[in-house]
Amino acid sequence: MLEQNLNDQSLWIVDYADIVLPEHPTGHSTTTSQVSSGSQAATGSKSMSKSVGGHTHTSSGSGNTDQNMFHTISSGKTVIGKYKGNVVAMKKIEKEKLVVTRKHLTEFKQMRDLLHENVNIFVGACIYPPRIYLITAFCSKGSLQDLLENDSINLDNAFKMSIAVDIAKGMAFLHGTTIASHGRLKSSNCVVDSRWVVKVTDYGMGDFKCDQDDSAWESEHARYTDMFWTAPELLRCAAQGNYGSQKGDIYGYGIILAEIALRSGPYSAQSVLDPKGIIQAVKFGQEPVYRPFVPQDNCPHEMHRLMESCWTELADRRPTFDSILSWLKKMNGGKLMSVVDNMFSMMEKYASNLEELVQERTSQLDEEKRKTDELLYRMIPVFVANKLKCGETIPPQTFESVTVYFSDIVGFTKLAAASSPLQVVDFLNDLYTLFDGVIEKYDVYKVETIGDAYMVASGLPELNGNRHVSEIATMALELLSSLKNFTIRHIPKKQLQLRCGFHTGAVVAGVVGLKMPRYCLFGDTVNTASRMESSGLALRIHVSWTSYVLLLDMGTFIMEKRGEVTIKGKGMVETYWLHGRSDMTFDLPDVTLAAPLEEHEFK
Ligand SMILES: Nc1nc2c(ncn2[C@@H]2O[C@H](COP(=O)(O)OP(=O)(O)OP(=O)(O)O)[C@@H](O)[C@H]2O)c(=O)[nH]1
Ligand SMILES: [Mg+2]
Repeated sequence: MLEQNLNDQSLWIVDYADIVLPEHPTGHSTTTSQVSSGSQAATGSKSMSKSVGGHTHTSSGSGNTDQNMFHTISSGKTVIGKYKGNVVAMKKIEKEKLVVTRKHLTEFKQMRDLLHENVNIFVGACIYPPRIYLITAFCSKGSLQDLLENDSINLDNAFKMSIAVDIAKGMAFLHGTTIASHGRLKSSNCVVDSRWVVKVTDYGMGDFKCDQDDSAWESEHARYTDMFWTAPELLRCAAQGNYGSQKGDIYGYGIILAEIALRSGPYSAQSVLDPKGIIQAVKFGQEPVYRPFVPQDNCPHEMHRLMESCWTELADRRPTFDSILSWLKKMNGGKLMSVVDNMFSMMEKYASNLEELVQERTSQLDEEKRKTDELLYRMIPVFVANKLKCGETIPPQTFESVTVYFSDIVGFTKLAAASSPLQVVDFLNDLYTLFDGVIEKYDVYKVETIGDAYMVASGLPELNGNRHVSEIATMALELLSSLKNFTIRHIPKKQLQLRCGFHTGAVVAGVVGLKMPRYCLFGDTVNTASRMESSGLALRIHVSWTSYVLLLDMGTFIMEKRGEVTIKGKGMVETYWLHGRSDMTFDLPDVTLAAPLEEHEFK
């Protein structure tokens, strides 16, 4: 069975002719059989333009489309192609001839069997010289090295922690497989997919990769720079070759942690030595050992300790990836968050913050709306206000029977002349505040105040049968009674001389004006009601005959005939004084305190 599996090359062999390379810079889309597009890889020169150790590097790995992908990998021995509809990274193996051995077959099988979120998928291999390629899934955001050097990407501590977690998870998995160690763990061999998941790549296939043409290195500088992640014991022992060791991987991981903290090559801050000098210093291994310098400010103290423990000189003292994961978990408040988890939690936080914000803003808006509505409803009736808000017009409406009340202050003109404007405003404000408090208890609608005149109606805008007259009558009694507790601030000893009158009849109500619309009442009833007030006496309630008849029916109101009074435009009419109610619980002001007739102005 195993034998059959090993020999089933269809599982991993890739025909180079089946790979489509993205648009060539000259504009031709080509298959590999005719291209020079793989030529960079074919020549196999390892570019020195990478920034390992603080030097520039030209590959950029974000936001790739098929069109520009070819240009995104301009370093190393990797090119991009499309295989069976998927974008793949094709790593050139520098060999002139290749004999596929049983060991290679075993390696291919190992590679195909691996499945972990943080381990890049192995797709297969092209094995016919000179086109020998190892093919892996393409991760669109480039290598970790690309990511760290891209200044336009903001990496906060949580993000950095997630990168460290992703790599450690992938490596812990690899160490538990038959592949056992990576051998070339470095930031260019950690790639970032479109969902920001970091995956280790270029692992395994140690035998297949070995004995490559070493002349491919563009320069000595590049060759030594590539060794920054190699543990000192491996530098000293060339025989470890492409397999590396688990403790060697931990060393490489420590160097990656330094890169993450620095966001640049591991030795970028140590410019005294060139890459060759750095490798020699690391290889030397004497105390104090030569390692990347990471300023304390660049990362949390615990992370510092972790990287130092990873690159400890004595390999046996280095932690395992499992213990690194527990370490990271502790540092992260008991959670192992991957970049994706982190982003989700950030998005969730953001979303719930947004929800809270929206809720807060909505309730602020509701509150403001409530306040403006309240203000509006004080100025015009609710139903009128609502119609006006909807842009509807309000046709005038006839009310067959309503009671209209007027009051004013006898001697107001004199009083106002003897007071400062501010005192008058204070006085009227106090008075109307008192009145507004009283009328709230009744089914009445305050129409308006004009100077010292106060106008109230009942039976509109909502009909209330015949109740309007008793509502107004009782309200008038209570308004009069409220004067007993009222003092004019600047003349406290003076009795306020309120004169009230009301009349019942038909009115037309309508909204007038566009700029400051007002709900107004029109008709003879309004005039008569006003005359009832202006022909009345201070501290008394003057009632028309129509209102009197209705009140009489109710039986509780105490009234007295005043006699015949001349009302302008009406001639002689019979009117009444309202003195109280049989069930009245409040006292009225003493009428002997009323202003003498000569102080009255009659209209
Ligand atoms: N976007 C993207 N870029 C990749 C991928 N794999 C490799 N690369 C890029 O190709 C560059 C060169 O990769 P390689 O040819 O493997 O060279 P290397 O990683 O420096 O060295 P070795 O793997 O040790 O040979 C990397 O630095 C990345 O920028 C991938 O899956 N996606
Ligand atoms: Mg690589």
